[in-house]
Amino acid sequence: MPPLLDIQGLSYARDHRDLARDLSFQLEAGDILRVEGPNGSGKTTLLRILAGLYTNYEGELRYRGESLRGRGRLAMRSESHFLGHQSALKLSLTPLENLNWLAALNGQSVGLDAVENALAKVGLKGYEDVPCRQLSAGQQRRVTLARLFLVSAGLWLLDEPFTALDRQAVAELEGWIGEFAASGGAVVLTTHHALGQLQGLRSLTLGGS
Ligand SMILES: Nc1ncnc2c1ncn2[C@@H]1O[C@H](COP(=O)(O)OP(=O)(O)OP(=O)(O)O)[C@@H](O)[C@H]1O
Repeated sequence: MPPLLDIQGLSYARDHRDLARDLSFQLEAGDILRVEGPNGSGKTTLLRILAGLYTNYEGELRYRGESLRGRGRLAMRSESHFLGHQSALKLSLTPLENLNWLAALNGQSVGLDAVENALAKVGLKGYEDVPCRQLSAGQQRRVTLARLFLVSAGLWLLDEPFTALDRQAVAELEGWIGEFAASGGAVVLTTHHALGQLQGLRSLTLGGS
């Protein structure tokens, strides 16, 4: 069986600045890869490459053995969640409407119960119908995180997922990441936050530090 993600000889630059040269790594079910590095070292860019959102790179990237420049990209996008640095929420919509809208964007149809359960899981019971612009930054982040529980996926690509979360939510999210990996999911995340002991955790450092 080919690895879930197989990255060979990945190089990419921005504004004529090399960010990564000849990077190779593999990701299997159960793995958690933490991408580290200073500001501007290319962590978000790497996640966007893996998510198929940025294609200006060199190297051979495969998802389940299929090139990310071809069929692998489609398979990967339908079997993964990418949570970007910046929230994809529409602030005029409620959490419920946002989650329905985001699921529909990905061609997924979800029931009301599933949306309510996902919001309850991230601590937003009672806030389902409040316009997102009236929610705090951490609550908005939680709405975004609820997507992880709305539609199941095999791979989570999380860019700075701990931003704006309070201590309890940080601990919960660490727990969810650990549980997801233990149940056979794979995670790539960027964070400046020190992670606790998680089974399957390893690090990739960008920026030569
Ligand atoms: N849309 C863009 N157009 C041009 N250059 C960009 C763009 N986005 C990022 N860059 C540049 O690419 C480099 C890497 O940015 P990236 O966001 O990947 O870094 P990062 O490691 O995630 O940083 P941070 O820790 O600050 O989030 C930076 O020098 C940045 O200026």
